[in-house]
Amino acid sequence: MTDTIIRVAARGDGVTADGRHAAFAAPGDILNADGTLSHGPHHQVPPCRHFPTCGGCQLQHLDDDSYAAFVTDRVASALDGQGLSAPMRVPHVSPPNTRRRATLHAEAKGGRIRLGFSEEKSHAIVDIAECHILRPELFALVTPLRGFLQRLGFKRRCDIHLAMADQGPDITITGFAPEGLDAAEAIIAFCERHKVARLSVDDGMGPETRWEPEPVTITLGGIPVPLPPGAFLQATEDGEATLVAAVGDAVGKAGTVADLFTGLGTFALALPARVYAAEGARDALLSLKAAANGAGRQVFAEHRDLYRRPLTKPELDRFDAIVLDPPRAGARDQAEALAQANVSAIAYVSCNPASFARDAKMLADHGWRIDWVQPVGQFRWSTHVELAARFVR
Ligand SMILES: C[S@@+](CC[C@H](N)C(=O)[O-])C[C@H]1O[C@@H](n2cnc3c(N)ncnc32)[C@H](O)[C@@H]1O
Repeated sequence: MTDTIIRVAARGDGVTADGRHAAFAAPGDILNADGTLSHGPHHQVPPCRHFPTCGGCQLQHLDDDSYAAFVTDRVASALDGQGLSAPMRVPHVSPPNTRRRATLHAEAKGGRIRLGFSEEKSHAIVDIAECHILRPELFALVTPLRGFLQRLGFKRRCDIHLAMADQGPDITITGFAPEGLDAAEAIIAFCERHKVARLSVDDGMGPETRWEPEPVTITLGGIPVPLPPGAFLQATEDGEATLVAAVGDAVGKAGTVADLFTGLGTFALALPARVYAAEGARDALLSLKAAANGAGRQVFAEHRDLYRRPLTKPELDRFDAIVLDPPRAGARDQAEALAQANVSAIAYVSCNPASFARDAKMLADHGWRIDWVQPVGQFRWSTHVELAARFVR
């Protein structure tokens, strides 16, 4: 018996019409009776030599059309699981080599430094020799970083967080904090040579910046915002632009907007409105405050834990529209208050279709309707899918 793969499930397996799963299968592939696959028109040759070992990309065997369809299907299936459906916009998928933030893992093994992403469902590190997702400026640091860690006498495991700031690469090393004059000289030499904008180390006491010749910023909504080491950034610039455009479209001409889980103000600074911005990370909030004040923008920023103290209905009712962009867990309590609120539109940005669908159900049960969903694949070739959605009544 043979069977055709009709879709790709949330975890990346191909699935046949009768529910059989096959790893590394694309829609249109044939699953033969002996369990082997015959490739169909949507199977592509994975571009990276580290596929499928490297856990960074699980879906490089899908061509662009079927990967884009997967991104949309992830959101539609999560909604379907809650008995909901919504008009889907054309998905945005970030092109290769556009990822501007990523965490690599490093370990010293057999006198060598291994540096790369983890293997799928494992702590083993893939010592990357190529990468088709990282921005070239960030990938260019990988080989020099191995030599740098060796030079510093690195002997354990650590994480290396890379981000692309306005001034160039921003590196935060967690789990290793080299000391002494030798280390200081090595850091300066490395950063000067590779045009690093900032290097911070964090051995458990918070990030300590060892190199930052000029203050590091990230431009959001046209305004340079001081970038705290390790702060949240949308994963790609084009993904951020897509989400910002969708949020702008969702809130329309709203004069007063609340931006909840605002981070550094990705949406707050892009909206032409008076914005109340709430965020739980104090360093991010202070950065946004300084940037907005400096630019004369009407952003009122509040340090607030929105899980413990979600905005109440009377607070929400003061706004024309609400933007929310919670972490992966979603925003159950905030959605509960929002469900009752008297605002004209809600822009819900999510990095987890499952928690989004759960919160959407709560809103739908109180008369809200999903006007549209914009699926976004910023983590190209991974199963990690994002979205922006507009809710109206
Ligand atoms: C997905 S990020 C979105 C950030 C921002 N909207 C953006 O696009 O850059 C989620 C944000 O929620 C913040 N956060 C996490 N838990 C929180 C809490 N309990 N209360 C308020 N903010 C929280 C994080 O610090 C992070 O900035």
